[in-house]
Amino acid sequence: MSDVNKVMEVARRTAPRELFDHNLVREFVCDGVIYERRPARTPEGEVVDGLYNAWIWLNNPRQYNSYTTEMVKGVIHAFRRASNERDVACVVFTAVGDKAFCTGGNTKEYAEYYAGRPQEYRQYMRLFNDMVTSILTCDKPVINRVNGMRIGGGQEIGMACDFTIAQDLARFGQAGPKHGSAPIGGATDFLPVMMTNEQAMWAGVMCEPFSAHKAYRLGMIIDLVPALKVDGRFVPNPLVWTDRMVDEYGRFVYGEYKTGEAAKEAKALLGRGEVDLSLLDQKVEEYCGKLLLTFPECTTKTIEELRKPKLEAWNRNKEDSRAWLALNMLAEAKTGFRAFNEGDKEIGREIDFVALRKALAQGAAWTPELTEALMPHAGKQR
Ligand SMILES: CC(C)(COP(=O)(O)OP(=O)(O)OC[C@H]1O[C@@H](n2cnc3c(N)ncnc32)[C@H](O)[C@@H]1OP(=O)(O)O)[C@@H](O)C(=O)NCCC(=O)NCCSC(=O)C1=CCCCC1=O
Repeated sequence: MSDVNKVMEVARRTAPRELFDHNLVREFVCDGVIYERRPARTPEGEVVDGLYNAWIWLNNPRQYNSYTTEMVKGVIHAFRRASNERDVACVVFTAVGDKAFCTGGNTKEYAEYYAGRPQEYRQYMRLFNDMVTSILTCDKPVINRVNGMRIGGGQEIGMACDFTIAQDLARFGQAGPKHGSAPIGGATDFLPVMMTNEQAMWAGVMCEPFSAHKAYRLGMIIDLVPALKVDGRFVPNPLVWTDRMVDEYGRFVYGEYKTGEAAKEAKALLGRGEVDLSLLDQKVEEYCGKLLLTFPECTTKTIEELRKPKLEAWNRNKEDSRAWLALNMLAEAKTGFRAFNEGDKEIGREIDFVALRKALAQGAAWTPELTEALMPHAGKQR
């Protein structure tokens, strides 16, 4: 072991009298994003005096931790702060509660403010792009602690992180083409880097949610832990197959959702249990502890290099994506996000895709009447 006192004595003698502040703004206050400095720990769990990990929390659980415009600003500031704080070793990006890490952009804002206002959405997309870039260029390793579902833009900011550790009830997936958007806030750049192109194609287009175990099987997350406690014992997510890799025909079943009787039984078990994220926290601390025991600059350089496939794709496309998404607020996004916002479980939250395709096949124009007629509540008494 080194002589810690001697090391600190060198630090005292060589450190400048006053350290410069490299932040653009001293403090940014936003209720929707919490910045927490948690004492760093060794892999054995011992607290390390004077070193921290920055835990950045999305705090909008009522709306599944979707990010509002203010929250996007908050995330950018938080990542810049974590980069600049000299005593911060790792960043943990997570969210409040056990339902959702993040389900993307706030559909209420999208439907009630941005719909029909491409110039406003263009400005929003500058912030969104900066948020993704702030994660991909963070000077510290970033762990995404997936406390619950990671959907749409939530999946995009999650995939921008360097590592993902999930509680195994979490669902992953895109939302775009079902809700009037294209998943070009990072998903089309990152998915093909993190799984095969064929799987990325299906995930990006179809928006079918997939399980944490499937994400683990595909190699897009580094670890997962059980979160369901039944009769005091942790059990793996009962909704998916975890005890075998393939079915009798050799097709993958590990991580696929159960159907029929098996699904019914699984739901009953789920109903008897309670969600406990203590193993998730333990696992995240363990990974932070391992990362602590490395040379900081060598680790940063390694991460910067390994981020390049994601970052290069992102940089190549992000400005075009911004322009396209802004104009799309005049047509499909305006309609799709309004449908989600104005619909509900009973009448549905998606438009009638067949009716739209039939109308477009006849050369219909995107008039306000077309949008109204496509709403799930159109023609229904409210
Ligand atoms: C599939 C869902 C994520 C979860 O479905 P379910 O479990 O059935 O829960 P819900 O009843 O739908 O939701 C619970 C309440 O949370 C509200 N909620 C959920 N997501 C959002 C959101 N993103 N914004 C605002 N509020 C949200 C929901 O309304 C419910 O509250 P209520 O009061 O109504 O009971 C499902 O919720 C879902 O599909 N959510 C929307 C996902 C989505 O479309 N996200 C936006 C994708 S687009 C995006 O993120 C983009 C990023 C940048 C680039 C451009 C872009 O499009």
